[in-house]
Amino acid sequence: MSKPTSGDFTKTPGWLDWYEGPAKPAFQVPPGSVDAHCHVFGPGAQFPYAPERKYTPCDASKDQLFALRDHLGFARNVIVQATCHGADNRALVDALLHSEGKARGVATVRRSVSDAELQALHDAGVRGVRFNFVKRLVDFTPKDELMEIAGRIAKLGWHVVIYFEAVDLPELWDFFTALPTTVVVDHMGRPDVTKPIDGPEFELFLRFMREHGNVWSKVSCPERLSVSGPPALDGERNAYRDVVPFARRVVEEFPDRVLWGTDWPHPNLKNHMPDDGLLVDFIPHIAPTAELQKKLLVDNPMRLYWPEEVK
Ligand SMILES: O=C(O)c1cc(C(=O)O)oc(=O)c1
Repeated sequence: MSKPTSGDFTKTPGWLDWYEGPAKPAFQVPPGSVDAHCHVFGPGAQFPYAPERKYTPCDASKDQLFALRDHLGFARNVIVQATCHGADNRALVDALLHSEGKARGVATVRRSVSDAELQALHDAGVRGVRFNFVKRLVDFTPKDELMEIAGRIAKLGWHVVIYFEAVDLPELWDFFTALPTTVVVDHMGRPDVTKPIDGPEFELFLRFMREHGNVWSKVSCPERLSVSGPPALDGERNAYRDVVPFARRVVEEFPDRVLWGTDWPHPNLKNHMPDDGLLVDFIPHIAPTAELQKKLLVDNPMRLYWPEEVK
């Protein structure tokens, strides 16, 4: 893979580029596995970053993503629109169209999107929209606008992906539980893993899933959530131990509503960039049986993103 650039853009100071030359995972993912959370960035020279973005990344192209997919042993990707592209989904659509059917997408749209534009996104392989509530990443969008979008995309059979911090769940609860579609939570709702797993904050998240059968969770991003480490670097195959009990609890309690993704190219990490090969070795720690692994990596993402292939 070639060295990351950013076109004519200047990367955010302190930006960490994705890891070059990842290890071969020791854990072999089951055939047909889906990396259900990853992004493309630009390249900026071809697909400029959005004026309203909160960070400027290094480029991370579709070809680099597809090379990583093959290297890690995955069969497919779900590419999630990154906030640095705002509601300009061109880089995402370009990646989907060049994936030979091996990628589906989650877009970001505004209220002004036309039905024809939604249909074009659908034809390219988009199956969801992302609503982001993380304040360092996006400006506030009124909830009535989001609910209107949710109502429109529900008719296409799409779902809503939500990204928020654990402390904000109480305030967002009524909105989330009123959404008319399947709802997929990014990165387990970002629990504070220094708090007890059976404390009120994580319990609220579990209750959110328990009481609402339409809510799914990505058990991804231990590299963001971990405080103790050790990082997935230098051959470490037992990384981010403080995140394991949280993710494993979600996988074991809701085995049919969990997804896993690399989160490549890992935007906004501050203290290290994981080796994606070693990150894959996190999976058997949170999904310890072959049955749980197949649901997490194959059955669940296929049901959500390629339902026409699941009978
Ligand atoms: O925590 C983050 O910084 C982050 C950012 C984005 C994005 O900018 O889209 O996506 C993610 O999944 C995570």
